[in-house]
Amino acid sequence: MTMIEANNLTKHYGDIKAVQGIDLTIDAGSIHGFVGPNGAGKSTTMGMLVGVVTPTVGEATIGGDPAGSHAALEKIGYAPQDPVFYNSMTARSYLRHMGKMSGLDGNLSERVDELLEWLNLADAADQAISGYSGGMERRLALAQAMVHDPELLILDEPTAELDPRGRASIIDTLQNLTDQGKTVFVSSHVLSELEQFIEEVTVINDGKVITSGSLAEVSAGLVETYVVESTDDATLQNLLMECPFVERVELHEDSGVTVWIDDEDAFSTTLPTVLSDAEIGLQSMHRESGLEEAFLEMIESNEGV
Ligand SMILES: Nc1ncnc2c1ncn2[C@@H]1O[C@H](COP(=O)(O)OP(=O)(O)OP(=O)(O)O)[C@@H](O)[C@H]1O
Repeated sequence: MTMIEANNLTKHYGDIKAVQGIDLTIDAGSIHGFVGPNGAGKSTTMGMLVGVVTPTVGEATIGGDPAGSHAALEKIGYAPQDPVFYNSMTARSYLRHMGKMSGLDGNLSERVDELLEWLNLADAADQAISGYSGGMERRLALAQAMVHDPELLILDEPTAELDPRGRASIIDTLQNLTDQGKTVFVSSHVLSELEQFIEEVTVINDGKVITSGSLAEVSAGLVETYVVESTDDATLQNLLMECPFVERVELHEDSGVTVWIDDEDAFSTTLPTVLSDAEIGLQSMHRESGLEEAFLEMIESNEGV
């Protein structure tokens, strides 16, 4: 079943072409990353899916219902990039309020307790939100999005501006959501933050989709580099050049080789065999540039397309 379907979604603000004809098909139960640099059009696209931004052209459906309709809204939990809270409220009273607005009453207290516990806010549940750190606010935004137990979570940069600990905590929560069978559409301008738990990714820039597919498909064409030092670098260079996933190998003047690869899994499973078959000893190995750098290069090479 398709959870999000967008056809030619377009939004112009005067002369600014924020989103320029985006198509999306996102299956129910999938975890889909929406990645692009600042100003790429991620928030505007999400706003159109949630129904808070009216498209200039194009349309979207959520679980078959038109974006913005009551039926679509019931399916969505949305955490915007800059959530606005009633700062004098406590997290508990805020979540109860949001739950009531979503039409919950019966076991609302239980639901709120469950969310506070799950998002690690139970100890601060009765403190005013005004005293919350950025990480706590992000977790509260997630709790608010989940209060009515929606099928689909649309999360706009949930890890932005957090320190590594705050980011790890949110990523842990998102990983947890994937186990609950929710559909998650989550944006970030940093691919590496999402790569640990997303299955599919759409990359956008300048309001247009650059590429979309499984994480493996999208990253398959991206080239990473490793530096390997061995007991016989010259022989290793020749052997690696024979491997289909190796684009280039450069022998260093002092010691070691730099290897350009387009399939990290194939490289890490093949290298030990190459070394042992040729009786070459591995002295050291490190990744010199990874997916993130390759991803940025891909975006730059598509700039202005
Ligand atoms: N209400 C608005 N009025 C005018 N221009 C807007 C408005 N909202 C967004 N834009 C412009 O549309 C473009 C896309 O913005 P958007 O916020 O969707 O990008 P983004 O990918 O979410 O960026 P970021 O990662 O910085 O949040 C930008 O050039 C932005 O300045």
